[in-house]
Amino acid sequence: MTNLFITNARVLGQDPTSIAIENGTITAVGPDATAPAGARVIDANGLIALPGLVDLHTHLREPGQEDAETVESGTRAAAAGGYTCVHAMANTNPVADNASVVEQVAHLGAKAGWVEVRPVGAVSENLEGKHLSAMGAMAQSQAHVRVFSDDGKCVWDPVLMRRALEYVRSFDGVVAQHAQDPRLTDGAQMNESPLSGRLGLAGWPAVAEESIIARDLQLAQHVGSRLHVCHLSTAGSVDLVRWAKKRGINVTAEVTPHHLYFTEDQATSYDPRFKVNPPLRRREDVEAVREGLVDGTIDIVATDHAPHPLESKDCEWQVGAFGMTGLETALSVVIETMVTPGKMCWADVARVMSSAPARIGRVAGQGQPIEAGSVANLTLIDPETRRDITLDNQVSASTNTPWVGRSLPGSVEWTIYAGRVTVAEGELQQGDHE
Ligand SMILES: NC(=O)N[C@@H](CC(=O)O)C(=O)O
Ligand SMILES: [Zn+2]
Ligand SMILES: [Zn+2]
Repeated sequence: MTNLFITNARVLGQDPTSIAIENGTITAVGPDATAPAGARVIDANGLIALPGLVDLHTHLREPGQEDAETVESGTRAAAAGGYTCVHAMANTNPVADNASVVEQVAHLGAKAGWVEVRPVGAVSENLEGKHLSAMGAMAQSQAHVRVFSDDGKCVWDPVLMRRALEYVRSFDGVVAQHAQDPRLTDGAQMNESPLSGRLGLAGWPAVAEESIIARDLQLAQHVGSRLHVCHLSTAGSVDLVRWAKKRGINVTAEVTPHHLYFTEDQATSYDPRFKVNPPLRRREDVEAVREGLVDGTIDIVATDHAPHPLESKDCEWQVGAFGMTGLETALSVVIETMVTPGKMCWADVARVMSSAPARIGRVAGQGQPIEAGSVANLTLIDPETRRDITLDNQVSASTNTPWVGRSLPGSVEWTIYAGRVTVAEGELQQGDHE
């Protein structure tokens, strides 16, 4: 591995400085730092340095749906988006509900070498919501699973949810809940509102999300466990989590870039690219999740990168699949919605997209501060450049991005994963990281 010397980098937006990296570790940060022996020099003039981004919620689709994404293609997209670690959701085929599947996913991630892949383990066998999965075996496996989720499906049975919460305590794990009451959302197609009535699409009421979150908060308090709320999307959900944190309940929450940006109005196009679970909500909800992210009620931004093959999206709204890709645009959306309007600074971005997700997932060596002694996981971004999102500049194997045809601020110029350059001057470095 080549030593690196980064000059003129604005660490978290501060004054330009130098960063020395030796054998994959940051050894010095400051204007007086000197180049390590044989170092490749990276001139970061005009670039902001952030810790490598960490996604707590990525669908990599392997095993089973390799036409939509593979561990290789999804992690390549992650590196392009400035990530150095992703958590791979368990709703694969076969489901990641046992040690051998999570070890396989972790192995594929290590082989690809683009980012650290942390597999998420299913809560229930085959995501059926009936029997607990082999949680302990996954936690103790080589994949060191700490995040458990039936994402895509809600752990609806309160007894099963209670048992899962109790179980993860013994290995400091967390249950990440996809909060969706299945009965209240039977056949649902978009947010329930006057608009869903007008469009003739079956409504998905906010209460379907909020009632599950309320129950889970009470359960987490009752058993004293760690709960994480996936892709929270309504003002009421923000209120519930705010209330729970005040009471000292051990809860964390995430919001997606798309819920920070889009409203339900996108459904008027009937373009299934905007069909997602949970659905895009009202303007008031978008305002509330932004506010929740600013005041710390919402801990992190997670992509919920959900690639789907063309045939699942190139169709009528009613039959289209739920989900949108997000790894390549997440940081830009956070800049657009939070940094540019002055609601967040770069240190906040580092917190919600790197250090906090690493802490929730209990990932050592990720999300560390940019200082001597930390693992060299970094992303260098040009905050000014705007880029046009088009169908042919997608790195993911799928193209179901809602940002196509739009322009977003910020470009990832360099990504450095454990001291290896995965993106250089905006280009993916095929092979260099191996
Ligand atoms: N978000 C989505 O709309 N879809 C996800 C599942 C999920 O995150 O619930 C998927 O796996 O496609
Ligand atoms: Zn989900
Ligand atoms: Zn998901």
